[in-house]
Amino acid sequence: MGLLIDGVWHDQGYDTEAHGGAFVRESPGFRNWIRAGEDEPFTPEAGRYHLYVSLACPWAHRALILRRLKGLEDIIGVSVVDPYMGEKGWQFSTVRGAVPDPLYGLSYLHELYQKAAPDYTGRVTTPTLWDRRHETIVSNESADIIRMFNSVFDDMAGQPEADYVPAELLAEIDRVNEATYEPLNNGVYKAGFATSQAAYENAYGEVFETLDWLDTRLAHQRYAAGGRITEADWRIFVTLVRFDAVYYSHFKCNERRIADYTHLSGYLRELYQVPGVAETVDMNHIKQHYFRSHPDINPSGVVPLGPALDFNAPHGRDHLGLSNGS
Ligand SMILES: N[C@@H](CCC(=O)N[C@@H](CS)C(=O)NCC(=O)O)C(=O)O
Repeated sequence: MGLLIDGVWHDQGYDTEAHGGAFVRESPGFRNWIRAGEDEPFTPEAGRYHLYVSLACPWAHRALILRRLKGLEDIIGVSVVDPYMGEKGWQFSTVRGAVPDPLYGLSYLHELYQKAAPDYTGRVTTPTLWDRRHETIVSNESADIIRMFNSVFDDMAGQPEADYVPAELLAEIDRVNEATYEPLNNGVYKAGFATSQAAYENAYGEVFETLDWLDTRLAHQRYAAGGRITEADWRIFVTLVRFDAVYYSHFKCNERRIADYTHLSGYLRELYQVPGVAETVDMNHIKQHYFRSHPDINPSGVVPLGPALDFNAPHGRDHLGLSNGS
């Protein structure tokens, strides 16, 4: 694990000591937007953009799901890094499920950042969306990437009618995103990477408050923002699907498993069973990454075999019904 400082790689972990033992996520370095228009630097074009992901990474997983559900596979290429993140950060390899870099044959993802900005300072993260035309990074912020994927390629997408940010639900989606990003999506990391008891307990409390809130909400409402699947669900899904296998043990979020929640567990299964989604979930990459890449947390690097999970079991949520347009 490390980062680039003035374009030079430094093997350096997260500086939790600067924040009283708490993990603080850094802002992404690239936040451009793809838009149609003559003067726009990044316009929607088939084959122009390439997505670098880790199948282990929940943030990258969001982008893979939106790419799949919008039918963008032929329009946006994908490379998949090795699940192990070592001293030089994310690396390319030919292990099962990995897809090497087709553009430059790179060994490490940080080399791509050096190409985009030779003096870049910051972390090297997935997902990273690359522009082949200008040979630079469009964005390394998954929240922006999935908003773009939802609509900017609609003229050429295989599923342009699928809309995960419908205008009438936008405010509610943003509200749910806000209520889940920091305490849940990021909260599990804050619990796992905490180096003080207080920081851990604080993050742990927020994780389970948020899961309890969601479980109550999902007792009467089919999806997070209403009666149809939206972006808010996919952002929650990527955390839930990793929870029992990784966050419960590795990140010490062990008050309850998702399997112990009546409504959340069915909700997780229903989302998993949406056509195309199961193919984006690679439990082997997920476990290999977390249990081997954080020697501070799991020094032996031994990867647990369990738990046995069956996301294909009946979800039991049909009685809640759907709203139009889902
Ligand atoms: N804000 C970013 C966060 C991405 C992120 O932190 N990805 C992790 C993998 S799950 C990563 O690449 N970490 C490498 C590092 O921090 O050095 C996003 O949502 O796109």
